[in-house]
Amino acid sequence: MQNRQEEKISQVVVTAVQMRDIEDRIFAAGMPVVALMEKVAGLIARRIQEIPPTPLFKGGYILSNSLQAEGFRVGILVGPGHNGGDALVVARELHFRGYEVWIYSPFSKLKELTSQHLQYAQSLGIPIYQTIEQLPDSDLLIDGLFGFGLERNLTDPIASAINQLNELSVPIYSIDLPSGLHTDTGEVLGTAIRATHTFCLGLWKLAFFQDQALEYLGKAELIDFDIPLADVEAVLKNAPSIKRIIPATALANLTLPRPQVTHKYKEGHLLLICGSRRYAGGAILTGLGARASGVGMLSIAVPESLKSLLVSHLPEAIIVGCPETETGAIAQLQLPEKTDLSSFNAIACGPGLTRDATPIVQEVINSDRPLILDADGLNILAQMGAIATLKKRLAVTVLTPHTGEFQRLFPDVPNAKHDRVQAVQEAAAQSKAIVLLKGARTAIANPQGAVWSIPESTPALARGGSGDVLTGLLGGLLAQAATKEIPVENIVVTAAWWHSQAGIIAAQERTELGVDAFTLTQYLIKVLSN
Ligand SMILES: NC(=O)C1=CN([C@@H]2O[C@H](COP(=O)(O)OP(=O)(O)OC[C@H]3O[C@@H](n4cnc5c(N)ncnc54)[C@H](OP(=O)(O)O)[C@@H]3O)[C@@H](O)[C@H]2O)[C@@H](O)CC1
Ligand SMILES: Nc1ncnc2c1ncn2[C@@H]1O[C@H](COP(=O)(O)OP(=O)(O)O)[C@@H](O)[C@H]1O
Ligand SMILES: [K+]
Repeated sequence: MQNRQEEKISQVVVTAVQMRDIEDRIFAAGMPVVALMEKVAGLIARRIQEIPPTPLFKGGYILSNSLQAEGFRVGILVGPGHNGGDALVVARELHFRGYEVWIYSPFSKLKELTSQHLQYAQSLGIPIYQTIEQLPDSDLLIDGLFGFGLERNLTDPIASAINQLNELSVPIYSIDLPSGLHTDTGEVLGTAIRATHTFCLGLWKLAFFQDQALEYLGKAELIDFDIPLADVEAVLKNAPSIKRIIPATALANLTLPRPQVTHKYKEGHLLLICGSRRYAGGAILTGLGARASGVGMLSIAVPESLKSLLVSHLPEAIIVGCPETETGAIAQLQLPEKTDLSSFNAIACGPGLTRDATPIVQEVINSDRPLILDADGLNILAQMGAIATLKKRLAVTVLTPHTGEFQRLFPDVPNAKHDRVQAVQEAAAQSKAIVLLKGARTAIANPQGAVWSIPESTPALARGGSGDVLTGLLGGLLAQAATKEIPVENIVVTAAWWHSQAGIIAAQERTELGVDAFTLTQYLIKVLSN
C-alpha cells in the first residue's frame, strides 16, 4: 500500500537537470552524499534478493534465501560516476549475502566516492576485471555504467563492450536507467544496454515515457528513496508539469457513481461523424467505443448507404444517414429536424471519413462545440493549415494524431520521433488545442504546457481500428463531462488510460495477437468492473 507521499512521488516525472537540482537541495540541507548512496543501493540490493526464480536462472533459485544465493553468479558493471558507486555498494551487499560476485570496471578515472567503494570491494577479495574479454560467466548482470550524468555519445571501447554484453543471454538489471540512454529524450547515445529490468531511482525520469527508449528499459520499477516532496515542489514550481498517470487519477475523472436522479440528456449527447463506403467498419468501432463510455445519447452521422449497417450494430444510437459523394464519403451533414450542432455536448469527427469529406470537417471546426478530430479529420485539418485554423475556434479542440498524422499537422514542430514529450507540448501550445500523441506510450499536452503520460500499454493495440475505438470512448466521456464541468484534459487522460488498460487485460486473456479492435471494445467495461 502506498502512502500519500509515495503516491504523489510516483506521479512526478523529471528531467536530468531537475533531478540534479532536487538532489542538490537534499545535499545542501545536510544529507551526506555517501549516506544517500548507501540508502539507495541498499534498497536496490534488497530488490535484487527478492527477484523470483525464472527459467533463465539456473535450477530455479530462490534468491531471497542466502543459502541458495551461494553459487549464483552476479556480474556488476561499474562506470566512472555515482551510478558506478551505487553498483559497487550493491556488489558489496550481495557479496556478504553469499552471492558469487565479480566486478567489471573498465574506467581508469573514477569519481572519488566510486573509487573508494572499488578499493573496498577489492579488499574484500571480489574479483575485478578491466576488459570485456576477461569476464567470467554470470547468471545476472547489474548495470551501473552510467545514469543521469551521461550526456555525450558512447564510443569504443565501452560502446563495443556494451554491444557484447547485450549479446549474452543473461538478464540485465539497470540502475537508474539503461546505460547509454539520454535521460530526457530516451535517445540511444551511440549504443545502450538492453535491460531486462530497470530500477529508476527516486523519481521517474522522462526517458521512461519516450517510445524510443522502451526496447531498452525492460520492466521499469521506481525505487522510492524518500525524496522530500517540498524539494520536488521547490524545483518544479515554475516548470510545466509532466505527470505519470496512475489508476487513481484516471478513475477520479469518471462520473461514478451516477446521481440517482438523472436522465439521458444529462449524461451527455455525443455526435460522431465517421465512415465512408470504403471504411464502414471504422464507424462501427467508433460507435462501440462511445457505447462503452456510458454516454447518455449517441448520434452517429454516416453516409446514407451505411445507415442500416450501423443500426444493426448499434441499435441504441440515432443513426443519421447523410447525402454522399460519388466516392461514398459524407457530402454534407444532414441532421434531423429541430437538431443542429448546438444540440450536442461534444462532437467527434474523423474515423473512416476519407479526405473527400472536407466540407464537414470545416463545418464542425466552425461550430462552438467541444470537438475531437481524429484520422481523416486530422488530415483534412492539416490541408487547411492546423495552427491558423484552430486559433479561430471558440470551443475546446482535442486532436488525437499518431506520429504520421502529427507530422502532417505540425510540420514545423521538432520531430516527434526525437522527443515526443517536447513535441506534443509545443504542438499544444502553438495550436491552443489539447493534443494526444498516440504511440506505445501515449502523451497528452494542454496549451499551457502540462503533459501527461500513460505509463503502461501493450503492443497488442498496434492494429487497425484500435484508434477508432479510442475516439469513440473519448467522445462519449467528453460529452458526459461537458454537463459536469470536468476539465477536458482530465477526460482525455482518462480515456487514453482506459483504452490502454483494456488492451492490457485483453492481451492477458487472449495473448498479444488476440486483441483486434472489435474485441478491444468488449474489454473496455472490464477495466471498471475488474
Ligand atoms: N548524487 C548522488 O549521491 C546520488 C546519485 N545517484 C546515482 O548517481 C547517478 C548520477 O551520477 P553521476 O552524476 O556521477 O553520473 P553518472 O551517470 O554515474 O555518469 C557520469 C560519469 O560518466 C562520465 N561520462 C559521461 N559521458 C561519458 C562517455 N560518453 N564516455 C565515458 N564517460 C562518460 C562522466 O565523466 P565526465 O563527463 O565528467 O568526464 C561522469 O564521470 C545516478 O544516475 C544514480 O545512479 C543515486 O544513487 C542517488 C544519489
Ligand atoms: N506499440 C504499441 N503499444 C501500445 N499501444 C499502441 C502501440 N501501437 C499503437 N498503439 C495504440 O493503438 C492505437 C492506434 O491508433 P491509430 O494509429 O489511430 O489506429 P487506427 O487509425 O487504425 O484506429 C493508439 O491508441 C495507439 O496508442
Ligand atoms: K545504468
